[in-house]
Amino acid sequence: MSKAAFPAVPQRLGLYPVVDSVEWIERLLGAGVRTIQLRIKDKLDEEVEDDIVAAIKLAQRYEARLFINDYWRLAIKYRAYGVHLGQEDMDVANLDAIRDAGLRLGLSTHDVMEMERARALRPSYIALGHVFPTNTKQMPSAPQGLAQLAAHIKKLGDYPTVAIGGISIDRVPAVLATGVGSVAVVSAITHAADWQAATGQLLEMVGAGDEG
Ligand SMILES: Cc1ncc(COP(=O)(O)OP(=O)(O)O)c(N)n1
Ligand SMILES: Cc1ncsc1CCOP(=O)(O)O
Ligand SMILES: [Mg+2]
Repeated sequence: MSKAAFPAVPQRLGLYPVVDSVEWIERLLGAGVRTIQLRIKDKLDEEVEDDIVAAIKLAQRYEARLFINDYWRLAIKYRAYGVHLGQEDMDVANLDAIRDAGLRLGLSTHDVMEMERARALRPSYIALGHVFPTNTKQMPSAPQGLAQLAAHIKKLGDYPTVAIGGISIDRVPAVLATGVGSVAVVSAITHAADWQAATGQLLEMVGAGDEG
């Protein structure tokens, strides 16, 4: 018998900021964001534990969907809404433990092969990237571009999807036109001259995600 799928998320997760501190989580939840990721890189579990606990508490207070990037054990321990994992993480993380704990799972993909590999695991959402060149993360592959993003979305039907990578405010309308359910951004918010204005504009364009 096949394993149960990971718990469902709303088909449209809406604006999805990816940030590296509890301060950003607090600011953005206060600004109306309802899907968010804590992405702290290359630290030991004990170095990030307090931040993860604080972020989860904030998300609970705001009834928001908080995904923890990478630190899946801590996400399980403190009952985060979900975990986001990359292709390499998939091979080493205990996906059964994540599913058995009832956490949602998002997976990164960069091409058709990775998308099909991810889909076979029946995660809660599939992230597709990087769509455009990005300065935030060094990427080993080329940007997928809008045409490929649109083709992936079409293939995935009504599966919850997230687009990420180089998405500036001016590119959002074209990204949304592909039918993607969520737009993940880092620098469009954290490097904006006025993050509140940028967040407000992005929420207006993308929405905060469906309820449920
Ligand atoms: C929504 C979303 N999509 C993709 C990524 C990238 O995750 P990953 O491949 O694990 O790389 P790192 O973020 O860990 O460097 C993401 N974080 N969020
Ligand atoms: C974490 C990550 N994974 C793929 S692209 C990316 C960074 C996206 O950042 P930005 O929105 O600043 O391009
Ligand atoms: Mg990761």
